[in-house]
Order: sequence, then structure tokens, then C-alpha cells
Amino acid sequence: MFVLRRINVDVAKRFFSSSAGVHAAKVSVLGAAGGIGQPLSLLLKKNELISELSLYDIVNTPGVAADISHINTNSKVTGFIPENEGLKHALSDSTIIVIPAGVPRKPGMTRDDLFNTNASIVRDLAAAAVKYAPKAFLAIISNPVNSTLPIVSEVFKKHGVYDPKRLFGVTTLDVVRASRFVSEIKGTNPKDENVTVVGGHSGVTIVPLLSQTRQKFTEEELKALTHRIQFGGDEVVKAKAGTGSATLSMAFAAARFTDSLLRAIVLGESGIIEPTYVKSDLFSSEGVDYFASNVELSREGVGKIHPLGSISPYEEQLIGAALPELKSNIRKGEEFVANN
Ligand SMILES: NC(=O)C1=CN([C@@H]2O[C@H](COP(=O)(O)OP(=O)(O)OC[C@H]3O[C@@H](n4cnc5c(N)ncnc54)[C@H](O)[C@@H]3O)[C@@H](O)[C@H]2O)C=CC1
Ligand SMILES: O=C([O-])CC(=O)C(=O)O
Repeated sequence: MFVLRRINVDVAKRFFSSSAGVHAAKVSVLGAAGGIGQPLSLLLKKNELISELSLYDIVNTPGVAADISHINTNSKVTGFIPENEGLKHALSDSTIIVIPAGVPRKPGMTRDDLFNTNASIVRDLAAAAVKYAPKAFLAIISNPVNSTLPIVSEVFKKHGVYDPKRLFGVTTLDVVRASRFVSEIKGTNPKDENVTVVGGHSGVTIVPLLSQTRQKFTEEELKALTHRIQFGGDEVVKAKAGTGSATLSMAFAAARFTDSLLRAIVLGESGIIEPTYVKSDLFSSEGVDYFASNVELSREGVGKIHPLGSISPYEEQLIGAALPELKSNIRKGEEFVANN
């Protein structure tokens, strides 16, 4: 692993010093002054594959950008607010646009309860991406992800620039949590615990495929772990007691996802697999057009979408419960763009 990273950095150095006209990676964070946006921007400042880190929010971005810009890594940091065509400058020539803009949950809310506020925020940011960076890759963090990715897709379709290979719903936090939770009950190092999590990103739509891990679980462990992975977000919302939801672990997860995407699209590294929510045919025969599963990333973005493989009867049951909710979340997002 270490050797691979070393090679990446060398390739990156060559990439940036090349005069062959290849443009270096500009990554834009929309919602950069928020609970996720700030630590995510901090982590991205360390990424050697980023030449410009472009931070946009409706408030406070100049301060966040000035602060982060003092960190002595190679990338340039720019900060924008809506004034003076800030969004245009934030997005122009972007390679990847990461979107954690929007409101988080308070105790007692579901992610779907955020729809009324976040749907229009995400729709408008997607429309700006269409205008200023139609070829960028978009990573959507704003909840409810099950609906916000379809919203972004519909906006791109409306303007005739839709490429499903470039649009991702970020579900990395579910796999990060699953790995950590398994390691906690088995007393192992989480780096050795890989759990594929499929479906969507809310409650019962989050389906961990624990039968495919290297561990054996009792039925009791299986049920408790599955529930904890499905409702891990609620643990944080409850503990934060009205001040927000997961921000730091989410920033970690989004930085990992962005790095994977950069390595695939900028360096052309092969074999990078991230579970992510994308336009997918896996369950389209059942009317579910977006689904999270293991996706091999490529220079084009989405490469091979891996099938679920062999799953247990319990997991089949979980998938059965996830599909109707996913279908309705997806339809809600699509109808929102059609009607607004
Ligand atoms: N996909 C996932 O796994 C996760 C998703 N989330 C979601 O991420 C979103 C953000 O969460 P936090 O950072 O905790 O919220 P936050 O409220 O701390 O930050 C959100 C930021 O978005 C900004 N914003 C609002 N409207 C905007 C617009 N039109 N353009 C640009 N920026 C805008 C706000 O000014 C604020 O700085 C929430 O919807 C939350 O539910 C949170 C954790 C995990
Ligand atoms: O729970 C929330 O609302 C935030 C989130 O998506 C997560 O932590 O998985």
C-alpha cells in the first residue's frame, strides 16, 4: 500500500510539472464553510492531486479559505461567496465538485425531512454546475442522498448534458462505519475489515452485506450490527443534541472518496473500488434506477458496477425492504425537478 502511494505521488508530480497541456485537478467544495465543508476542505488541502481547492459557500468562505491557504502544501486555495459571480468563479474549470451544502438533521428527524430545504439548494447548485462546469464529476453529500442524486441527474438531463458516469451519491460513511463497528465487536483492526454496503443512504435502504466479510457472526450480532450500520447517523444526531449530524467522520469519508476518484480520473489508476450510489441497472427491472454497490472507478468516472454477488436470505430480506423506499425517494427527487 505504501509503495503504491509513493508511486502515486511521483506520478502526480510528473503530472503537475508536465507542460503537455493536461490541466491539473481543481476541486470545488460547495458548502465549504459548514460542519462538513471545513474539515473536508482541510483534508483535501493535503491531497497532492489537487492543484486548486476552490471553496464556495453563501457565507464565511473568505475566512475559511484564508485560513486553509496558509497550510504549506502545493495547492492554491480560493474562496468565494455569491457576490461578484462567486459561484461561476468557484466552478469554472472544476474537475470534481463536492457538494455538502444544505441543512443537517436534528433529533427526531429523518433524512427525508430535509428534502424541502435541501432539494432546491442542490437543484440550484447542479444548475450552476451545468452552466459553468458541465464536464465535471459531482459527488453529492447533501441529504437525502437517495433523492438528491436523482435531482442532480434530472437537472443535467434537462439541459442535455447528462452523463451518469460523472454523478455520484457519497455513501462512503456507511462503509467506514461498518468497518469500524465490526472491528469493535471482533477486537480487530478496522483496516482489515472491509464491508460492502449497498442500497441507498437512509435507514432501511442501507444494506450491509456482512455475510461477505471474513467474519462469522451470531444471529444476534448480525441483527445488532445491521441495525447499528443502518442507523449510525442517528447515534451522532442524538449525541450532538440538536447541533447537527456527523461532520468529522463524513469529512474523512468524503476525502477518501474524492481521493479515490482523483486517482482514477487524473492518474488513470485501475482497480479502485468504492461503494457509491449511482445510476445503476442492478434493480432497474424493479423500477429502482439508482443503487449503491461496489463501483470500479475509471477515467470516465463510473466504470464497472459490480453485482451484489452471493447474499444470505437475511440480506435478501433487507434488500426487499430497501427497494420500495428507494423507489419512492428517487421518484420524489425526479418529480421535484419536473415540477419546479
Ligand atoms: N452523505 C452522507 O453520508 C452525509 C450527508 N450529510 C449531509 O450533509 C449536509 C451538510 O451537513 P453539515 O455540513 O453538517 O451542515 P452545516 O449546516 O454545518 O453546513 C452546511 C453549509 O451549507 C451552506 N449552504 C447552504 N445553502 C447553500 C448554497 N445554496 N450554496 C452553498 N452553500 C450553502 C451553509 O451556509 C453551511 O455552511 C446535510 O444535508 C447533511 O444531512 C451529513 C453527514 C453524512
Ligand atoms: O444522519 C444524518 O443525518 C447524516 C448522515 O447522513 C449520516 O451521518 O450518515
